[in-house]
Amino acid sequence: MEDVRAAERALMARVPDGALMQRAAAGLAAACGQVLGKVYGARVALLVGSGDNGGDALYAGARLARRGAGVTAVLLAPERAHAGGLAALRAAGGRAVDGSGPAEGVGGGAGADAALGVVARADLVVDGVVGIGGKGGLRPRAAELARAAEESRAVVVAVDLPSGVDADTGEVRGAAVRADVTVTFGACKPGLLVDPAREYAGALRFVDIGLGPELAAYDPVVEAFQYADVDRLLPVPGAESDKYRRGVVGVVAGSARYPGAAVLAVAGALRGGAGAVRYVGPAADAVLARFPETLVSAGPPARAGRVQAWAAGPGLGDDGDRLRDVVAADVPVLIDADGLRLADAAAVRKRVAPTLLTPHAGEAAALLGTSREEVESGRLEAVRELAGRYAATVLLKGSTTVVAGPDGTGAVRVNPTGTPWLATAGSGDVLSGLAGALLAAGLGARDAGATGAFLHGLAARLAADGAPVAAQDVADALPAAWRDVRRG
Ligand SMILES: NC(=O)C1=CN([C@@H]2O[C@H](COP(=O)(O)OP(=O)(O)OC[C@H]3O[C@@H](n4cnc5c(N)ncnc54)[C@H](O)[C@@H]3O)[C@@H](O)[C@H]2O)[C@@H](O)CC1
Ligand SMILES: [K+]
Repeated sequence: MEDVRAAERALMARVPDGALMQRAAAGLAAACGQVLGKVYGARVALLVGSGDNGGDALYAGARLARRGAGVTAVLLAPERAHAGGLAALRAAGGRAVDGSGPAEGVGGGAGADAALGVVARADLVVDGVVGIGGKGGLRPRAAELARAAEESRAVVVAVDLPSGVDADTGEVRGAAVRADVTVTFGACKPGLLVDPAREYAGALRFVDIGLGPELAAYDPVVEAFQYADVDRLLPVPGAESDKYRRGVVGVVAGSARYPGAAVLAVAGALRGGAGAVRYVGPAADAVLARFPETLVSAGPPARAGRVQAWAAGPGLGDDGDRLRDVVAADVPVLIDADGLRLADAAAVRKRVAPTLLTPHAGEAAALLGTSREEVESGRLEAVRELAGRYAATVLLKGSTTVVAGPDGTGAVRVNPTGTPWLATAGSGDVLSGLAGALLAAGLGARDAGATGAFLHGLAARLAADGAPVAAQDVADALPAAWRDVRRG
């Protein structure tokens, strides 16, 4: 968050005192009004911490009070609450209660604890406990109030970010507010795009407080592809193209035991925009039965004929020889699934042509020597760490798929199209073939990974449409996903 803070400092030096907070509060109040539908008569509880995040909540509360809402601020640290914001709230007819703990000398329970009662009766709870100045999870009292908000029937709107989540990494190490809506100011915080924090943030609303020009001086830490970004990268054949110029992708996947992985990887590759797909391995009969357009060969990859990229690993079993051939090739290579276990890290690091590794959290954990939970709770850190170790581009699959480039510089790409329906056997094999074909068509490894993940997620959404999908359905929906992107 250092870049956002620095941009804020630069902008604050140029605008009148308090102007940014007023912009933030105006946007926040407008979002709260939309969530409520009817502001007049609504009961609003503000959870107010000791920093400017609480100040935003108080000024927004004042605006809502002026529109006829009954607004009560629950002050977690009454003596350190934002003075100007508190005065504005009171002047607008709002009130404040000491929320630092249950009232002295009275027994527990919501009835005796005025602050818990305010939250329990609210239609809207505004979380202004901490923003980008927060460190670690919520402290016990804030956690108690956050739980009360979650259990109440109130809509929860987080100010800037849900208090307790890490704005830089998306980690949630302790208790945190679960918001229905997060109203974020100036710049979308990287953590809000990445699970687990993304789950806590609910729907994201962005309020422009004029940071754009100041932020332009900084490289983003995280970026999310939009339709237009993908559209620009899709390999579309020109009049001069033939199948070789469009690129040939070689698929090294499947075994006698797992022929299905080969079929699914080829299914993805055929829809990835390459001119031809060459399959190398023992599942050629199964592949040809489903896709007669595939070029097959039974020998080692090194003697299979020219390809512009390899996609290797799904269902490979313990066939280390075929994988070694691929790692030694001088064209871009994608390594997935069994291939990740078989690949020699030193050999991968030595490669000159681009390498794209596509582990899921379990595979990434095995490569990093840590637990799956650790990877899932800190995806950005895990993907950067793996990319550094292998000097390769890494696409970490999961509830939020992220792609990091080999040198640790450049933004991590976060895929916005994922869907839980993709958590189905074989869907990763389809992605391997698809991203491999994009490499063969000439995309760089980071672009091939991000474009592949985008199309794959979109295809799953289109295929699922609210019902379970099989991996083959995802492959079949890829052309529809392409058309969707090309139409914008
Ligand atoms: N700086 C700016 O230009 C603007 C900042 N704005 C708001 O200001 C926020 C940042 O404000 P601050 O820097 O004052 O910091 P915060 O309000 O995010 O929180 C810092 C305060 O919380 C305490 N704290 C830290 N971790 C805690 C924890 N786990 N539990 C309880 N208390 C904890 C600290 O002691 C400190 O007093 C932004 O997120 C945004 O909401 C907006 O008003 C827009 C303009
Ligand atoms: K907050």
